[in-house]
Amino acid sequence: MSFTDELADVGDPIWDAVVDHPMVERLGEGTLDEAPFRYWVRQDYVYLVEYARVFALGAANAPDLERMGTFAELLDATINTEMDLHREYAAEFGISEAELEATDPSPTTRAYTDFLVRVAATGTFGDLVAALLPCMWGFHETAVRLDERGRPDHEQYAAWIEMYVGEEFADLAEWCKDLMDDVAADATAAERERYRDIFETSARYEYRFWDAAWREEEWSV
Ligand SMILES: Cc1ncc(CN)c(N)n1
Repeated sequence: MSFTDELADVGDPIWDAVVDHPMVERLGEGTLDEAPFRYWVRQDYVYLVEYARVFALGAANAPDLERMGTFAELLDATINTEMDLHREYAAEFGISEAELEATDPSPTTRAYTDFLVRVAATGTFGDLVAALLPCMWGFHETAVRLDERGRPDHEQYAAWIEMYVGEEFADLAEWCKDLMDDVAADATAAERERYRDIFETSARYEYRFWDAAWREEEWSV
């Protein structure tokens, strides 16, 4: 049994909860109000900036040139391709680039991205991979599960599923799982336990990120 097979026991119930959350369930059915989705699009833009920072830290901490190069490519792809696509996608919901840039992180976005960046900046390379894995694996799993229920009539929601179920994101999820397995193969039992905890925290934040959008969460004061 690989280490990521063990992590699947932690992740699976969380991905199940994600697809059963009303925000995601309605996205999959095409019945989701656009207001919480617009909120999600804006918060995800903020998230992607910090996510890119994790790739930069991954390149800085990578133990060999090959992995350093892959993290550098992911940084480039996120900043120069995924964020362009995100801006185009946001425009379809009437959200301008200026509005994306002016978005303040919600409490959950702040907490999740601070967690990711803290682990990436102060932890080991294995800690960083464990923190990143739910972002790649969880999104792909969510899209796969929604796709199994059938594509919605809503054009943009169907495009969301199509993007994350597609080959590029499937390959990214596999790459990150292989990387986790490689790192875990040389780790002590205590390190693997720590990777499991970090993975679980990130996966829980993935759920909270959808829930915050559903509630259009704001700071209380
Ligand atoms: C919150 C979140 N998690 C993961 C992904 C996939 N890159 C994303 N765009 N947003």
